[in-house]
Amino acid sequence: MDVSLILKLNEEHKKLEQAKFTYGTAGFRTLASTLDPVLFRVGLLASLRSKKLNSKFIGAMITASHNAAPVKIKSDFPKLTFKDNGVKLVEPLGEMLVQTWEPYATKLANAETREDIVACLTEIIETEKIDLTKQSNVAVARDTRPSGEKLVESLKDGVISLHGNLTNFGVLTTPQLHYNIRCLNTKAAKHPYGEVGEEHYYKKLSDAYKSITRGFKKLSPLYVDAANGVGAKALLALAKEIGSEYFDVFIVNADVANSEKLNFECGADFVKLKQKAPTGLELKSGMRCASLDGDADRIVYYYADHDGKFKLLDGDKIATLAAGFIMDLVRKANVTINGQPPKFGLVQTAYANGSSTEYASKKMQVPVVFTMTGVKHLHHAAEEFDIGVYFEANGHGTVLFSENVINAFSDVNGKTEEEIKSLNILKALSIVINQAVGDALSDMLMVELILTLNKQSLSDWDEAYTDLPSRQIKVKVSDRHIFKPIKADTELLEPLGLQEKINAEVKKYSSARSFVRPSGTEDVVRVYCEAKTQKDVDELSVAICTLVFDGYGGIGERTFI
Ligand SMILES: CC(=O)N[C@H]1[C@@H](OP(=O)(O)O)O[C@H](CO)[C@@H](O)[C@@H]1O
Ligand SMILES: [Mg+2]
Repeated sequence: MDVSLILKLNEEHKKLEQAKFTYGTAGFRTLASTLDPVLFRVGLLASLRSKKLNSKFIGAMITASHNAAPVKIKSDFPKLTFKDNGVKLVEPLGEMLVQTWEPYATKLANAETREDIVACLTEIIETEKIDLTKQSNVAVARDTRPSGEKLVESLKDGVISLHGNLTNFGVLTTPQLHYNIRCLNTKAAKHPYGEVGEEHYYKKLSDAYKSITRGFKKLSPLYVDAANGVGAKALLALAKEIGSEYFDVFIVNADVANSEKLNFECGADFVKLKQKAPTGLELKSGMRCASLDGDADRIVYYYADHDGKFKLLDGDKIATLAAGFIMDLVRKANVTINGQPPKFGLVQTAYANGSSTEYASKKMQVPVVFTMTGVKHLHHAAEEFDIGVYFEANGHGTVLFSENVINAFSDVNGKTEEEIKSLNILKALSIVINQAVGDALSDMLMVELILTLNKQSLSDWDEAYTDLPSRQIKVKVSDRHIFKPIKADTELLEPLGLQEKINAEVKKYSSARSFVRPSGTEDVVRVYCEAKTQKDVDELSVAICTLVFDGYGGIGERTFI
């Protein structure tokens, strides 16, 4: 280890004494102005991770996803989200950083002195038995936040300190970086994932989409709210590649140059939480609409019914649509692995609407697994299946296909013409659907493909089941770390006694459910409630928020709904 080089470059990225950082649900996420030393250290860690994995490419994505810029505007929304940039690391096949390395990330980011940094690096090298003579390869991308450009430089110094190589992909969506990383690391594999680069990503998705929708009636235009983020640019390029004979799209909220507009009163998170159309999109009956988040890894659909009422098709609806369609094709094509039907499963979190779980498990007879919040948890659980569908209610998710099942899709031996047709659709789906990570653009094409083949409108799709009324509310408290969730986030172990109080409130309503957990990405506690009627949900939500606010250090306004 070239300690003198590390110490020299560290001088340019000094940490403020009081700053504390945690590698949470989605990596480090905090005020951009405090992130410079964190990025330097993440560069060091990414280099070590690459060396540990025989020089495989490790990705670093600089983004704060759905979080807005920290500007003071009338609404409460941006004031609650002062975490305006962040970074997360990507493993060689596009997964999130392996969990055993998260404590290293936190420890390194918090090291106070230069001696602490060296001691921490030495500890990681020794514990992980890292051969420092190995080359390290790190690739970085960022979303459209202006602070990102400088943070790339901080990361670069970290990588250089361990004599590593840094590839800078510039501005990309988060899933495009994951895609590139998977491509880079599978170049020499039996089944390379694809060619590195934005244009190849668009072409791969577009070719697969067109191969299946060719000859079908084109759907009416899709209005996409791009949250004034990187998704605007990417969707424009994707739509151009697909061509208007196949896909009509109108992109709104595409003002990437004004960073204070990013995710402000628009985007997938806003639409999901507020259950209304974003600013900048005048929703009328008959329109098909969708919203992306700031780094384009989430998507939700919506429309207005005949009475003009806002109707949301969230991640749960996307998951059940995909699961139903794929299961049907697997049956029609008679797909087997060693004589058995492929193992099929749906992965959800506690935020999934109870109706979706019931529909999937009872009506569709799909095994449903629950994990903690955060895609990394869902992704790993989905890998246990041959076909694992995973979605968070907020619209973040994908469908994973095992190597065995992908091989089975290509096995046309003894298959009828009808069966081969279904196999071809499955094959194309496995290409359209990003296997590295949940991807708003790829998920959008999956949905569009299914609706095209099924000849379904958004309201037809919505008919499968009716969501139970629900609310998700952010409560600001002085210290959210006192809330310790257990049982896949459905209960609280601490503060002692709070869970009993929540249970007592929930008991007052029929078919009700509520849970409280600290956010891993924002400085808030999230309260979720669900019940049979909107009135019940509203009452229950106020009761639970009041419990949290009054009993456990509530800050700011005491209005919850
Ligand atoms: C309720 C909710 O939507 N939580 C989101 C949010 O995490 P929190 O830990 O709840 O802040 O951001 C994560 C990263 O994008 C996402 O994986 C997760 O689902
Ligand atoms: Mg995101």
